[in-house]
Amino acid sequence: MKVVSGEEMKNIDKMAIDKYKIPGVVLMENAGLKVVEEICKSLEKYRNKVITIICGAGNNGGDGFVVARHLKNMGIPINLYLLGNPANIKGDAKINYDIISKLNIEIGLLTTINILKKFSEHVNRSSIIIDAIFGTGLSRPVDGYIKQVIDIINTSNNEVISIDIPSGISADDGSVCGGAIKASKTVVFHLPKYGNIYYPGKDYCGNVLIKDIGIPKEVEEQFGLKGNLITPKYIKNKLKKRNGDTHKGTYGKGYIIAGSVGMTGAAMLTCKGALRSGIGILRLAISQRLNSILESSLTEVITVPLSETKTGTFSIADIEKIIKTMEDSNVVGIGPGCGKSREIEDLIRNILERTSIPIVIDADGLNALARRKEILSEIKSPCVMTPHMGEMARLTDLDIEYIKKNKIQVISEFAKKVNCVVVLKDARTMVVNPQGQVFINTTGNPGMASAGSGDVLTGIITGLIGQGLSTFEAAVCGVYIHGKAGDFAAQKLSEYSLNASDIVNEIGSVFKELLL
Ligand SMILES: NC(=O)C1=CN([C@@H]2O[C@H](COP(=O)(O)OP(=O)(O)OC[C@H]3O[C@@H](n4cnc5c(N)ncnc54)[C@H](O)[C@@H]3O)[C@@H](O)[C@H]2O)[C@@H](O)CC1
Ligand SMILES: [K+]
Repeated sequence: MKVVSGEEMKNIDKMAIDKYKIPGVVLMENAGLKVVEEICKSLEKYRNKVITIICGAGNNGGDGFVVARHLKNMGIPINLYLLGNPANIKGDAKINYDIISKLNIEIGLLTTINILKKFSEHVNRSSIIIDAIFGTGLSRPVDGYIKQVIDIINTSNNEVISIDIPSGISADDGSVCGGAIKASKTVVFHLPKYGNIYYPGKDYCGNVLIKDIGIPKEVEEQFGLKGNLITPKYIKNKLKKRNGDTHKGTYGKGYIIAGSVGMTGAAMLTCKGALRSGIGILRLAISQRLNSILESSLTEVITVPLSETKTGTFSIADIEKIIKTMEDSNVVGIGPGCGKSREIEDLIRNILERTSIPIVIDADGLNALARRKEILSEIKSPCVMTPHMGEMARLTDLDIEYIKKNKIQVISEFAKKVNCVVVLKDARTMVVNPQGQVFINTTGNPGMASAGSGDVLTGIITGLIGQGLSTFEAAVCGVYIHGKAGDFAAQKLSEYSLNASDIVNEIGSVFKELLL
């Protein structure tokens, strides 16, 4: 499913109206009716049926007028408020405002401070509040009087249904612009907006319900929209049921370079992530001192013990052994827990110069690239990089705040420049390919923000590439599976108690569900 910015949605609406000749007022009517449907579902549980609707002067407010008219027709008692100047209401919203004005409905003008007391009483005496103040047209931070209105709604403890997006949330990045409505549910039209998906916007939306309002699918297809939500359907399409007539070689040979003294767990978790994702054969290059630990704990892995530096990190001295033992692999995963040293940088440079095997680079692998940026242009392999915000900042020399504000642009430019698939790990992890396609993941939870979680993801993506998925497909499937496994683990243990090993333990349940 596509995800759009406010501007993209406006263009889709405009094309549906101008080129496909669907009158805007029809779309608005459909939008209002979809909200009424949701109100009716909620209203069943209240004895007091009074509903308060607050409309802005734009088209979001227009949707609110449609809702008011239908509720009135249904005999449901309403309070209707306009937060804005009636003289500013135009187009389809004006048509609906004019209809409302002819009906026996009182419209409270929320333009003077005196009315706030009455408004507050109405809000507190209502069952449900309908937020039709601002939608995708929010153009500046809310302040002063409007903020007071939002605060009254938020402190009322009522059920709040937002139309399209909670008023005050940016449709483009989910940020709170001065203040925002905290909704119980949000009825979203046609496609989710980034603000319905990204945090903190998502937390303000409550339950997100995406509703068709009659815009033909082919309209959006004409815009080359870059944003996609990762859906189970996409993942199911990529994961094939296994044929009976196969052997371990069918499912790939992976090669992991991870861990160092003090970071044994990183190697372990990466390997377990790959094994649970179905890789046929897995080798682990590991420093000599750690070999016996890993041999005893990773029963299924073939270890390649290597010489090490004084501090127990990989040494460049054994580069030929690495290249030789790596040769027949069809995927390499490098970086988790490798430590920061000049030798790691040299090791990565050598590997990237001399191999064209698909490679997943994470953690200290990325830190090495950030310190030696000239290596970035030498990557010959199909490659996935899995930075978190801090690593992304180091790789691009941009500050984290700037990246957060311009996520899609920054990652897309970087992915194109280095010709790699980039997985930006965040509360909403995003996968971008050099062609600029963006896939946003919605599985996962805050319990996964703990040490080792990223190592498991590197393992999963490595495991999937080993089994024949492209780097992009493996990254998209990998982030979904990883998040879903985290969600299953959190259901069992709580977000507080979730550890990276618990994610590993739930990978199997995710595959079971996907392959049903
Ligand atoms: N034909 C269409 O375009 C359709 C639009 N729809 C609705 O229309 C919405 C978008 O409508 P609009 O583009 O008119 O925009 P909005 O209704 O979201 O808001 C625009 C109005 O709010 C004012 N405004 C923006 N930020 C403000 C702030 N911080 N403080 C005070 N005033 C502020 C603007 O000056 C303008 O008057 C969608 O979210 C959706 O709910 C739906 O009815 C479906 C059809
Ligand atoms: K709204």
